[in-house]
Amino acid sequence: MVTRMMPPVLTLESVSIRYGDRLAVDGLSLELPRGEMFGLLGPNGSGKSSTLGAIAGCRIPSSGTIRLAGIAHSEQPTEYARQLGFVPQELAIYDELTVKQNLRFFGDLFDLSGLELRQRTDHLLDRLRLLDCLHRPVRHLSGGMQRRVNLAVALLHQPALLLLDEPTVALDPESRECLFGILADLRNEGQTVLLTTHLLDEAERWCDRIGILQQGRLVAEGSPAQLAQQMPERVLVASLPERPAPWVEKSVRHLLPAGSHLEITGNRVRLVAESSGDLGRALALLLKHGFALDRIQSPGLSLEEWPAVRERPALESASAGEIVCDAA
Ligand SMILES: Nc1ncnc2c1ncn2[C@@H]1O[C@H](COP(=O)(O)OP(=O)(O)OP(=O)(O)O)[C@@H](O)[C@H]1O
Repeated sequence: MVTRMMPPVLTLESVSIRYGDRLAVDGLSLELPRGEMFGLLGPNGSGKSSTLGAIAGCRIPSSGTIRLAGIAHSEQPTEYARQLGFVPQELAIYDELTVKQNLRFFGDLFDLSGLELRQRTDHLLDRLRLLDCLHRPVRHLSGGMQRRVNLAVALLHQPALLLLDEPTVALDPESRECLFGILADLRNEGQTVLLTTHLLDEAERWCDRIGILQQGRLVAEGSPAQLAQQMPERVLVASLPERPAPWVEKSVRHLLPAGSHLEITGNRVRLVAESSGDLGRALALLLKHGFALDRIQSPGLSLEEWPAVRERPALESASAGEIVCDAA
């Protein structure tokens, strides 16, 4: 539920962050409207944490401006902090305290007390599926629950922006699903969410908009559908009902077009080529050599492959499903 007519909750204008000579973030501009879930993606070292640190007010950008609900951190740091709920990568709660004690402690920091604190706590415990563990020390909870307690703490003071740094790292698939389900519910109620991840699949599934950072620069930005349209179809994933004999696999690898590569993990095959034409030729080769492929998909590129595409704008592009099998 994105309300585009309202002023943006978060605005970054030409933000750069330096560590000595190293330019970690290079002229980043971004606007987040109310009720949007935005995923900032990028491989390790691309500048995600530096960006989040600056938005959280922990790091002063070398240049550019950041405004949260119209407020600049440098002008009104306390009011800025009130607009922000931050869930860092490392847990930022007291693991020897119970869930309830943590919520009380952090509620105090935001001058919440009495009936207001109780109502807010009850609401969050219910929404974040934490009612059963109210009196348990945080250290006795599962990783997923601990992450949800940290989320409850960040939401206590009803911030305009919820900021999460790699919220699903080290979580099992069920806990990831649960956490993103909660974030999606919050977003549907108007909460603005900005999170970092290095998992494209995760961002594509849950985020309204995605920004891809490469070496500190925003190289792509848009809805998952818009980003998919910008990606030439050079990758193909399929499953193998049975693995071909090692000698067949080896000889096929030798025959693949230059720049193509084939990964086989368990019964999953992933084929990456330099162009859609090469992808078609490589696919034809696999079929000719008896690879029985099931459920062929063309899922787009992974983050690691994205810069290679950006650097080769002249690459052939093809629409989804356009895979030509005419090679001999
Ligand atoms: N305190 C620091 N001093 C010097 N260089 C730093 C510092 N923090 C980060 N960097 C450098 O800045 C660049 C961006 O780092 P940053 O941690 O923001 O990236 P990231 O995308 O969050 O990476 P990761 O996913 O590994 O956390 C990297 O080259 C990193 O080595």
